[in-house]
Amino acid sequence: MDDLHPFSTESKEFETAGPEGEVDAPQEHRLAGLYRELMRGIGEDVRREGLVGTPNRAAKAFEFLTRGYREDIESLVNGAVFQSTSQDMVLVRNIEFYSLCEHHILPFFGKVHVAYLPAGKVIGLSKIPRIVDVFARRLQIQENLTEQIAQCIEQVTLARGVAVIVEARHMCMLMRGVEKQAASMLTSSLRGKFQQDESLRNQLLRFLPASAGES
Ligand SMILES: Nc1nc2c(ncn2[C@@H]2O[C@H](COP(=O)(O)OP(=O)(O)OP(=O)(O)O)[C@@H](O)[C@H]2O)c(=O)[nH]1
Ligand SMILES: [Zn+2]
Repeated sequence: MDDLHPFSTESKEFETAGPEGEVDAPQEHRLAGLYRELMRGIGEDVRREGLVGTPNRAAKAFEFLTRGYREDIESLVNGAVFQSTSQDMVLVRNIEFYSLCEHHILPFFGKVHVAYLPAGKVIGLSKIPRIVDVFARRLQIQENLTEQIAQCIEQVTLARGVAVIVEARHMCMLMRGVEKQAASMLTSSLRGKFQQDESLRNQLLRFLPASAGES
């Protein structure tokens, strides 16, 4: 049998029986053919048993890892911004994230700490990790991820100040390239009061886990 065309949908594994028992055309993910071509490119036999389902599986995984492109902040926040008289710092620490570096399409992952100073409104707690994921689940660099999270929290809460700290390890530095296993990267984005007020920054530092920078 000839090799399957990269965009072919001929894999038996994805055939499904319809209501009257007829066999539907197999439903492959729109990116599956590209993965098949990639595997051929490294000299793999894309028809061998272990790999038959891989292009579709990998395509679905990649779609999941990049789902941030298809998410919308407004519907994700879903109006969960509540009136509050609280003026003091709110800090959500240790939000784990997984992203893909835009240079190598390899994972980088770690923790995000988000602080803000409410100005009459607080955001639903779960919405902060959701916002982190919208920007993490894309091709990214850590600096832009940090900045985008801070900007979004500021826009949604209209807070007097926002601080976002990201500590992460990059697989492109661990498993290839310079191969530095212990190196991690710390990035920050300080907005409003966090930029202006040193005592507030010091307070934030005291609240952050001692491990900051050692994800
Ligand atoms: N600033 C920043 N750099 C990143 C990030 N992720 C990956 N990089 C870097 O992007 C750079 C790409 O450099 P290139 O020289 O074009 O690519 P390369 O030859 O694969 O580089 P090496 O990783 O040094 O082997 C590397 O220095 C990576 O470490 C990130 O989130 N932020
Ligand atoms: Zn990289």
